[in-house]
Amino acid sequence: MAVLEARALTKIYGARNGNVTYKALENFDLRIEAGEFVGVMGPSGSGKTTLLNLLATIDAPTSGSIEINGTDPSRMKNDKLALFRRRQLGFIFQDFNLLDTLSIKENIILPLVLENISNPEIDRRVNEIASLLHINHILDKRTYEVSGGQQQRASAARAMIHKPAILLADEPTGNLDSKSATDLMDAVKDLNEQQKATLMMVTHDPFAASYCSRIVFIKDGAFFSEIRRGSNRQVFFQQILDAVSLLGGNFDDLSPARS
Ligand SMILES: Nc1ncnc2c1ncn2[C@@H]1O[C@H](COP(=O)(O)OP(=O)(O)OP(=O)(O)O)[C@@H](O)[C@H]1O
Repeated sequence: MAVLEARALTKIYGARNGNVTYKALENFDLRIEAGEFVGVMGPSGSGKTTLLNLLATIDAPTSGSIEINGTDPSRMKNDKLALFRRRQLGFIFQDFNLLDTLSIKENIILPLVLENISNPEIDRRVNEIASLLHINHILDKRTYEVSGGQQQRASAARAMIHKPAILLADEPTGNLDSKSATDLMDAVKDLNEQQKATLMMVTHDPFAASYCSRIVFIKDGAFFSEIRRGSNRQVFFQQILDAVSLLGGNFDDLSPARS
């Protein structure tokens, strides 16, 4: 079953109010099945953020359509769209985006508090996800008392606790050292395999990408190629490096030493 289906997505910036227009995405198709972990890679300026913003319903396509769990969010009015985004989507950002006035637990449960879920059920879910992500011992701490890696695992917990249709991650390892990046990707892999989370991750990092089940490469706003992972992550890592060098362009943060 497709959780996300984007058809012929095109995004032209500046089309409405300026003479100068820029086609950041052209006729881009993407289908993500339930339980998949899809990576999106491409050189700087290739349209990855544009694609993510469209799928996240933060921006609207110039043409083309998106369906998430069978619903087209572009047809929704603002209030319904905000609710749709809150319930159906989970987000992990490069810079964690946790609120530093709240504890780690309070951050994680935010999506549930907004939904009026009972306290025992909230506790059950937070304990379940915190043990999966190995952050039980820091639940009462503030964000500034824990490491960047722990903060990012907390933001993964917050992104998943309401069981969204799809979790969208934007460069989640971008601000992490290699040990924390490994811990995060192991945790995300557990979310994918044990909680059957469906994920899409934009990344420049071939190491992080090697955890995906499939990688879609994008160039100049268009689909370029796709590779699928076999059973061996190390082999997939090498295939990713080969695909990246074939793609050309400017890739930040290539880190072949980590595999
Ligand atoms: N709001 C905007 N108005 C005009 N052009 C834009 C806008 N946002 C992005 N662009 C252009 O669209 C193209 C794609 O940008 P996008 O940010 O999607 O690329 P990216 O692949 O995410 O790049 P990076 O890896 O550097 O973040 C770029 O040429 C960019 O300059």
